[in-house]
Parts: sequence; structure tokens; C-alpha cells
Amino acid sequence: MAKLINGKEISQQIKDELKEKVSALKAQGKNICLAVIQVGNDPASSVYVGNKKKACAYIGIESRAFELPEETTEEELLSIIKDLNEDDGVHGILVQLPVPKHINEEKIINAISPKKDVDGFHPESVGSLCIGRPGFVSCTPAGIIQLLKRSEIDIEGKHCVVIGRSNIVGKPMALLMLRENATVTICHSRTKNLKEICKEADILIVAIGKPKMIDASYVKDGATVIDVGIHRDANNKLCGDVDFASVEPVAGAITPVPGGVGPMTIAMLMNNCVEAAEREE
Ligand SMILES: Nc1nc(=O)c2c([nH]1)NC[C@@H]1CN(c3ccc(C(=O)N[C@@H](CCC(=O)O)C(=O)O)cc3)C=[N+]21
Repeated sequence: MAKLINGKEISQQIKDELKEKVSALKAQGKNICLAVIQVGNDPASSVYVGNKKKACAYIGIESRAFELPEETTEEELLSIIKDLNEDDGVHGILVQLPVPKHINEEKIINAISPKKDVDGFHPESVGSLCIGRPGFVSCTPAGIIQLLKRSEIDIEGKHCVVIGRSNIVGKPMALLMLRENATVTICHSRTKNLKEICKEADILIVAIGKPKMIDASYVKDGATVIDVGIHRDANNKLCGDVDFASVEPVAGAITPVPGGVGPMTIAMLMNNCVEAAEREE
């Protein structure tokens, strides 16, 4: 039976640590503010944005919400970002993705000042991570590192297999594991012998976006399995990319969905906001 990696509990720990830091900053007269922009009203996005606002309120970070209609133009959004870039009272800017199809996502990401890029999506942030310079790190992969460290799972020298090569999860995840001295393999939809490679993993990080695709036949006995996926199944229940019931008996440690990686993403977003304010000095 696998040890359950409790993301809800660990994210709570991190939020409590941040809450203390924020009150110390407040005592020095420093107020931290995150601007959260949502274009349109995709219900999943609304849930995530709501969770982010709640986390801000808990920690003592001011959240400035922009709920923009679906028809908002790219120019309008860029103009709001420009104003927020220039606003000294704002430390972090988050544009919830995905944005509607008529808006160019890349242009929006590039418009956010790297100093306020608490998502870590800007090319300068990604480049900094790649060459080991300070900068904001994408929240989901950063949260997974915290999950592993705080669960006392060794990374150094271990074979880590990441399934998925997106710019916001797979690629930064591989870079972070490399920084922690793991031996890293990146797999994706065109990988030919996926199962054989996964079976070699000491740490298997799954971010493929296919509900319950990874079952026990992909997992080495005692491996750590991290599930980044989040889907709703036929009964409207949340599930991940990993078939939890199948994998749990063979894994050494495993994250659940919900209550695994998701809450960590938000905790690390809060961490990046506090860092943004601290770096300002
Ligand atoms: N600019 C931007 N930054 C993001 O960080 C970003 C984004 N866009 N777009 C969408 C993804 C997804 N994401 C999640 C955040 C929290 C949970 C979360 O709180 N999950 C809970 C369950 C939530 C539920 O009930 O649905 C859990 O897993 O326990 C999940 C997913 C942030 N993202």
C-alpha cells in the first residue's frame, strides 16, 4: 500500500508559513497585491480563480479581480496588463488560461512584466530557470518539488520520468528535477515504448491530460507517482491522469486527485507573490 502524499495538508503548511511572512511584511508597512484577470466565464476557470482569491484572503494578500467579458479584445487586455505593469501597488499579475480563441495567448504572456510574472510563464522566467538564474518558477512543477521534499522523498540520483512536454508543466518540471540532480527522461504522445520507460521510473510524474490512462502496468514496485491531471469522470467526480485504484497498491507513494497537486499550485502562486514583493527592495 502506498503512502498518500497529502497536497492539501502540505499546501496548508506552506500557506501558514507565508501568512506569517506576510504579517511581518505588513508590520514594515508593506502591502502585497495580486491582480487576477479572467476573460470569459469558463466554469473550471472560475473554480480555480475562486480558490486563488480565497488563498490570498487567508494569507493576507490583497487580490484585485478583473472579470472581463468573453468579447474582450486583445488590445483591451494588453492595455490592462500595461497599466498593471506600471502600477507600483501591484506585485503579481495572473491571466487565467486558457484565454478565448480570438486572443493570442503568447502575446499576453509576453506582455506581463517578468518582475510580476508570478505564473512563471514569461520567456524570461523560463529562460532563467533553464540556465539556473533567479526568476519565477511555474507553480505546478514548483509545487511538486515541495510535495516531494516535504514528504522526504529523495530526488538526487533517482530516475525521474515526466510524461508531458507542455511549457507550463512538463518542460519546467524536467528542468526542476534536473536541478535537484535527478536523471530525467521526458516522454510524450509520440514516445514509442512509453510503458517500458515508465516502468524504469523511481519517480513518475504524469501530465498527459488523459483521464486514468496510467495504470499499475506502467509503474515499478515502490515508485513515487505524481498525478498532475484533473478531469471530471462520467459521474462528475474528479479524477487524474492516473488510475488511482490500480496504481495505489503497487506504488510506494502517490498523490490523490483532488487534494494532491492542485492545492500545491495555488500555494506556490502565493509563494511567488510574496517573493515578488520581497524582491522589490
Ligand atoms: N494563468 C494560469 N495559471 C494557473 O496556475 C492555471 C491556469 N492559468 N489555468 C488552469 C490551471 C489549472 N490550475 C489549477 C489550480 C488549482 C486547482 C485546485 O485547487 N484543485 C483542487 C480541486 C479543485 C476543484 O474542486 O475542481 C484539487 O486538486 O484538490 C486545480 C488546477 C491552475 N492553472
